[in-house]
Amino acid sequence: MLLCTRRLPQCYGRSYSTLGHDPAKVVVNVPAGAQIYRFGDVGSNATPALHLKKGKGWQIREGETWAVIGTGGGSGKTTLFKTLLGQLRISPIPPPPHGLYPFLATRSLDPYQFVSLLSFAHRARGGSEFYDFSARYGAVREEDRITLRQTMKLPGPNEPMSPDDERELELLDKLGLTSLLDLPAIALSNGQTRKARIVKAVCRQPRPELLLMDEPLTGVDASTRPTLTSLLETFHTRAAPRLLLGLRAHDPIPDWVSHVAVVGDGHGARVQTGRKGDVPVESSSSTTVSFVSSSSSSSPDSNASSSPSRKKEEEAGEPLAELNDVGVKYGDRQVLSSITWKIHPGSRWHLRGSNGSGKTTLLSLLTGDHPQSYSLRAKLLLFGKPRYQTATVELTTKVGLASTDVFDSFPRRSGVSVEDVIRMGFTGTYFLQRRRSSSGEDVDDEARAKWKWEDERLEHIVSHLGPSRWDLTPSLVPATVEFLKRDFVNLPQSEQYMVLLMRALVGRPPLVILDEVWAGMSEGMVRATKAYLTSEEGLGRDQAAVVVSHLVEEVPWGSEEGLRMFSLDNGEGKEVQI
Ligand SMILES: Nc1ncnc2c1ncn2[C@@H]1O[C@H](COP(=O)(O)OP(=O)(O)OP(=O)(O)O)[C@@H](O)[C@H]1O
Repeated sequence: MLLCTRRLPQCYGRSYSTLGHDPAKVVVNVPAGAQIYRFGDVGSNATPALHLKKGKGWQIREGETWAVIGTGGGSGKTTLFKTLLGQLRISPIPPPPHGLYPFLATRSLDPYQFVSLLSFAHRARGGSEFYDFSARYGAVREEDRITLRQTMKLPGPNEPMSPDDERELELLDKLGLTSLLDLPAIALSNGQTRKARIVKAVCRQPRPELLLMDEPLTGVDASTRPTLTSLLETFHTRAAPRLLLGLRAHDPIPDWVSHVAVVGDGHGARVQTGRKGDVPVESSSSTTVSFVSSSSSSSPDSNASSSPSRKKEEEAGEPLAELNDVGVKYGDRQVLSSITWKIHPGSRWHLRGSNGSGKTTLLSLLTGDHPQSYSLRAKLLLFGKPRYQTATVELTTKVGLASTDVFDSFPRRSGVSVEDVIRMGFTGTYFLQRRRSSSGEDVDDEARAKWKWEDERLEHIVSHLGPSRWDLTPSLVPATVEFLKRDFVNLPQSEQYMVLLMRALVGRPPLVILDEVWAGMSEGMVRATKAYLTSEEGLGRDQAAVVVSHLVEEVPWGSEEGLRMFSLDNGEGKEVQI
């Protein structure tokens, strides 16, 4: 047990001054020059997963506020968090008797119980099988019926409440979740779920003494961000619980963060620690952190013209999707009302709205996933036809979808390669339809031409959105062939997001829907995606795109490129001027 916090008899009598200060005031103590290894990686040839600078240690002291910033795809940040959870080996070991967590050791508290991680990384819902996320659009399964109140272990409305329950309810109220307490937890939107999980993590009993919180603000709407940020600050200053935040290189660092640990990516990456402002926060390619302006076409690949006639061009084609006075209701809960919207070929839409305003529900009508899309008949036309007249596979082929829901529910099976996952995009399915004959003998010309096109598209998409475009340090860029062979399940989360984006785009579908795909990506990946989507070869004039993001900077286009905005407010939607 490396965390080494219990006082060992042989350590008794050793002075607390081994660290040069009161150990009760040291939260984390990683020894100077520490190297971090995966268990099993031993011997002189083993490469550390991470390392500190020679002669430099990492101490977090009581009263300081730290953020761990991942500058690559984010796998370095995850590795550092895992290290703090005791899942990797630190060499040399944090010195006994106080070990990695002196503040816990002086109170004989077990770090396995009092240090925890709140991460929004993929949590398998259906194991290696596809979990049908459309279950949350109404027909909730019996096993999913558990309410938010039950998940939070809160008493019923007329039952007595403890002070802890009251605190929890107060936090839920501040984050606008009280009215959702008696809904099935699965019905909550992504942002609502995130907020509920944050409240649950800080109110858990026994309360953690140190909570590692990875990217708590991602996916949270702009209007709740200040409330959530100030709540996080209050938790930390009251040590209820102390927080260690995980951020991406391009996330804004809250004012109250005093120190940063900047982690690179890949095996052997360096951890640089110090006061905020003293440690440069740079992506692996050493470029400074900057977004390509949403209204600029400065990406090298960009051919997108700022032609004023662009809007006219769009209106020329028949709408790909058409909603006329559409409403969606669950029981007496009206989630969407009177939505009228036409999406034409070539149009670029930013769909925006606060958490729970109905964005995902609206998109599920466009994809035909929503059960109520069948009964809308002529009020919802997809590619000119009502939903019930269209085969599902026709829609999954014509609508390229990448979203948090797809990410969360995508089956993770070993043996399914990156190439397999991207190729699934040709039909938008979750399994790969193997080609009938690899020799090509009993195959007609049409099928052969289709295969050729698919192979070319695969190559095209990987060369434009693959690792060579992510601003990785050159030594970390795998060869394309090797990347395509990798098991999808073993990729870091940010790379899985990229592969699912490639799956959505590979078939050149007429309608592309990207719902918060940037949330899980590194800065280099966001940049590559923007460069590609703003280029003519990335997204053609015959294709339409709808993107959802809480950050305007993440939207690839500006009004000059014909971007239009559809805004949802409490289920009511309309086009607004940018
Ligand atoms: N089965 C259901 N029963 C009742 N309400 C539901 C159900 N499913 C969804 N809702 C509610 O519908 C609203 C819209 O959810 P939706 O997921 O569309 O929001 P969103 O705009 O995508 O939010 P976010 O930005 O957090 O992803 C939410 O308030 C949600 O709680």
